[in-house]
Amino acid sequence: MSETTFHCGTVALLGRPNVGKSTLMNHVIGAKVAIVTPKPQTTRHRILGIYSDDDRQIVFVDTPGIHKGDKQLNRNMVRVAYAAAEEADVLAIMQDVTQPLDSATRALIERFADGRLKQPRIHVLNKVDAVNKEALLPRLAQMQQLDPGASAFIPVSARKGVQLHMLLDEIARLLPEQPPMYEPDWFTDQSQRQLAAEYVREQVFLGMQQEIPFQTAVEVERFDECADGTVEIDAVILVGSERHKPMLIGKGGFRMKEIGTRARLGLEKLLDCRIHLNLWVKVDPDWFNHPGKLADLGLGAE
Ligand SMILES: Nc1nc2c(ncn2[C@@H]2O[C@H](COP(=O)(O)OP(=O)(O)OP(=O)(O)O)[C@@H](O)[C@H]2O)c(=O)[nH]1
Repeated sequence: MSETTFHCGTVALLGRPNVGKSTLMNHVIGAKVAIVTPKPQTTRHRILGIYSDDDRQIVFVDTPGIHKGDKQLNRNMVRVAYAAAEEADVLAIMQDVTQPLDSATRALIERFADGRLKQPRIHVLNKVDAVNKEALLPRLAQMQQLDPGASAFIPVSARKGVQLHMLLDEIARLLPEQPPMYEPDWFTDQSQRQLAAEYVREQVFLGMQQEIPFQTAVEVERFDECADGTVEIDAVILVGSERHKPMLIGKGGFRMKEIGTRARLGLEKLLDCRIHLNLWVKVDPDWFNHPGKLADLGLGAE
C-alpha cells in the first residue's frame, strides 16, 4: 500500500425514502449494518458503513430519507440528512428508477444542484434490475439536464450488486488522497447495542402495518456478554399509543415472539454468537414529539 495514492473520505447517501440507500451500503460493506424494509422512513439516524481495500477507504454515511412530516422525529430525520451532506466529501444522490421522476425528487435534485454545497455530486439511479434498458436512457438524459454540473450518473442495482464496482471507482476518484481514517476491519460506527435495537425495530417495521412502525422505537436496556460466549439482551419496544400495545403483542404473545425470534436470528448471524433476547412493550404517548426523549433514543437533530 502506498500512502500517497490512498484515497479516503466520506460519501453521503442521500435521497427520498425507500430509494435503496441502506441496501446499497449493506451490499458494498457485505454486512447488514443498516436495516432494510419495504416501508419508507426505515432509517432514522446517520449510520456509517466503512468499505476498505488496498488503496481506498470509503466511509458511507447512510442518511434518513428526505421527506415532509409533521412530527419532531421527522423534522430531526431530515435535518440529520442535510447535516450529513454538508460534512461529506462526496454526495451520492440516489433515486429509484422504477418510480417516475416526481416533483419531490426533482426538488431534492435541484436543491443539491444549485451549487450551494461545493462537494462533487454523483447521481445514482437505483433498481435497474426492475426496469427495461429503454426506460433508463430518457431518465439519464433528464438527469443530465437537471444537474449538468454533476460528476457522474451511474445506473445500479443495489439489491443485485450491478455496477457497484463502477460506483466505488467513481467515488474513490473524487475522495481526497489521505491515509485511512478507520482500521481496515471496521465496518460500522454503531455499537452492538445499537445494532440490536435496530434489528428489533426492523422486525417491527416488517411485521406491523399502518402507523404502528412509524410510532415505535426500541431501547436496549441491557446488553451483557456472558462468560460462556452468549449475549443477554433486554429490549423495550416503545409504542406511542395504548391501543398499539395489544396489537404488537398479538394473541397469546404470538406477534412479539415472532418479532423476537426473527431479530435474534439476524443478530446471531451478524454477531456470530448465541443470543438470548427478552422483549417488552411499553407505552410512551407521543414519544416522537418529545425532544428530550428523541435525544435519549439517539434521534435528536444532532
Ligand atoms: N428491485 C430492487 N429493489 C431494491 C433495490 N435496492 C433496494 N430495493 C428495495 O427497496 C426497498 C427500500 O430499500 P432501503 O434500502 O430500505 O431504502 P432506503 O433508501 O434506505 O429507505 P429509507 O430508510 O426509507 O430512507 C427495500 O424493499 C429494498 O429491498 C434494487 O436495486 N432493486
